[in-house]
Amino acid sequence: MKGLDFDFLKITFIDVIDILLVALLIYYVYSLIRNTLAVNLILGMFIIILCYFVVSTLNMRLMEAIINKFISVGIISLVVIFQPEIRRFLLHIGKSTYIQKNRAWYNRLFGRNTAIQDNYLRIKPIMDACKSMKKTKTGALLVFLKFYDDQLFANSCEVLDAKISKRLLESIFQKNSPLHDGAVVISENKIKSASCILPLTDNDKLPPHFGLRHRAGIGISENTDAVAIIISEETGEIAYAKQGQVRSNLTLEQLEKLLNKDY
Ligand SMILES: Nc1ncnc2c1ncn2[C@@H]1O[C@H](COP(=O)(O)OP(=O)(O)OP(=O)(O)O)[C@@H](O)[C@H]1O
Repeated sequence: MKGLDFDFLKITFIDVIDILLVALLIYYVYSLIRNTLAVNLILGMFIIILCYFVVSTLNMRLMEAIINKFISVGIISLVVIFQPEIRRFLLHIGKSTYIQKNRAWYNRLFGRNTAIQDNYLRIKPIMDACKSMKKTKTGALLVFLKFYDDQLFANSCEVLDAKISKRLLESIFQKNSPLHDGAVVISENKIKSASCILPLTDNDKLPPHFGLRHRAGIGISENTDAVAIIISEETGEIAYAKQGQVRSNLTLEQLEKLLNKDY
């Protein structure tokens, strides 16, 4: 009996390194775009490419020509559409020395338990502040961004770059605080800025009791990867906006779960 011939499959040491590097790159890109709108864009692209293969296999020449044209223009539009992601990707490579310094990468790869513990500690002051502001019916709007873009908030915010703490969050949203109007932006484990003016949603299907605070929280989640916590001044209810969708009247446990997932 003839043995299996693996002659065609010659894998060298360099091939193994090559495959590992590609796997690392895919993982890195995935972790950058996970839970972001870019995932939907990539899914859309994938569907178009799938359609292209179907129509070209079935020899549907007109459809094939249309999709072909669309794809060739699409390559240029991809650079425009993914400009923030490409920018982030390059920024992250540049920040690698910082990443090495705080050893977060090590925890990510080898210390799942430590990472869960870290996340709990990260979220705790935010949860404590929300609990207290819910109780005292202090109106608040907190926006969470994976990657902070200075340009996005340059003109409409008070830059803080401060450590997240329950008392700081509470004092910002105190009625008498000069910073209480507008949103607080939290990113990269810091309170980046306060008193931010956000774009309002023009969704006309929202409940009538949603005023400007809710509309601003939903608005920022529509066009960016941000998620927002909105605490109502009237009722103390907590709402959570993500990708233009809002969940209202959340319990603290539900909020903690959502934050754990998205922040
Ligand atoms: N574009 C905006 N960006 C950020 N915050 C905003 C914006 N517009 C209004 N706000 C905030 O919303 C507050 C007014 O909230 P409003 O009473 O209209 O909201 P609401 O959604 O009804 O919430 P609440 O239940 O607290 O009344 C303002 O004091 C300001 O802090």
